[in-house]
Amino acid sequence: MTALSLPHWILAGAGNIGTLAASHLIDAGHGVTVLHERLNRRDKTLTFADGRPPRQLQLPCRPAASIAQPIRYLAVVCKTPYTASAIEHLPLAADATVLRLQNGMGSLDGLLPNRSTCIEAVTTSAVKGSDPVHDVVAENQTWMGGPDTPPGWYAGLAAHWPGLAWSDAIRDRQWQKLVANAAINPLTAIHDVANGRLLEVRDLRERMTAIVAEADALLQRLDPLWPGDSLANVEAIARATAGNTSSMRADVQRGAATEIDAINGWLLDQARHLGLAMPANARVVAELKRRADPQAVY
Ligand SMILES: NC(=O)C1=CN([C@@H]2O[C@H](COP(=O)(O)OP(=O)(O)OC[C@H]3O[C@@H](n4cnc5c(N)ncnc54)[C@H](OP(=O)(O)O)[C@@H]3O)[C@@H](O)[C@H]2O)C=CC1
Ligand SMILES: CC(C)(CO)C(=O)C(=O)O
Repeated sequence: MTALSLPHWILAGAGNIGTLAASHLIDAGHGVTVLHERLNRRDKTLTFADGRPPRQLQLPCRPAASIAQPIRYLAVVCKTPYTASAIEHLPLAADATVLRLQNGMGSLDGLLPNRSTCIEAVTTSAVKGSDPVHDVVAENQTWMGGPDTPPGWYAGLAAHWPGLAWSDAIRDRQWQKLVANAAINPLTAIHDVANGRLLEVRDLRERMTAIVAEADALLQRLDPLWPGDSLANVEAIARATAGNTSSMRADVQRGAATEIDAINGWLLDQARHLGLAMPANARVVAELKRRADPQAVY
């Protein structure tokens, strides 16, 4: 593939992970324009805990309404509650390629043209901070997948994106991350504790175990080949990130919308269709929403 035919991405979400993704796309020769209603340009700094020197980026921006040409490449890297408002009025080409790099499931359901191709990305990297400085705490593995074969530009991108791999089982990667997020994120947010406390406090550990067991039972109903033994992996993640503030706890602390609907909410939607009860998951959704809005009735 020649440089001239490399994608130019419209990026919905130049925050922590979106800015890191933009830097790798640009290094691989892709174009990146950020969706922004007011700014013409976003000046960003990425810092790296692994010793790489800081990286300055100047990302051009455009408001959605100014884009007249059909968008052929869209990268969705905003938090899930903002997905619909970010992309619903965009002129997406009928055969657009959409790269979704978000936690949770289902945020693009019903929003994409039928003939579009969705590439799902799952990352175990961690980026913190806030505009304009984004701190890459750890750049670990990132998997992309969805289509049967990687697109022509993928190999060139992988050469510039540390830890990027193509996965023929991206849904399993998503589900593994989903179960961990379903157990760790709401409990740490509701109780305002670091991830490791879920292993130390008996009641929290029991609730984490129950959430994981329900999620595994549901996922096994959706796919009988799902191994259904996620607890060890979830505990390992809680241990490896023991001192960390989960993303949902951070969202609650700063009064921002959480991704609960795309995580436990997605699980509960699937369960409802199957007539399955998931009381431990329903409980954290209700408690989390009550914490965010104490007046609301759920
Ligand atoms: N950060 C991390 O380490 C990881 C994050 N993820 C997932 O990646 C996704 C993104 O997370 P993260 O980068 O941390 O989030 P951030 O909050 O850092 O960034 C989100 C970005 O989306 C932008 N945005 C919000 N609404 C819109 C909109 N309507 N149109 C265009 N842009 C919009 C925000 O703009 P503005 O700057 O103007 O507010 C912000 O730049 C989430 O699903 C998260 O769970 C997954 C693994 C790790
Ligand atoms: C793995 C975990 C729970 C790490 O904190 C995470 O992905 C998050 O906080 O969203």
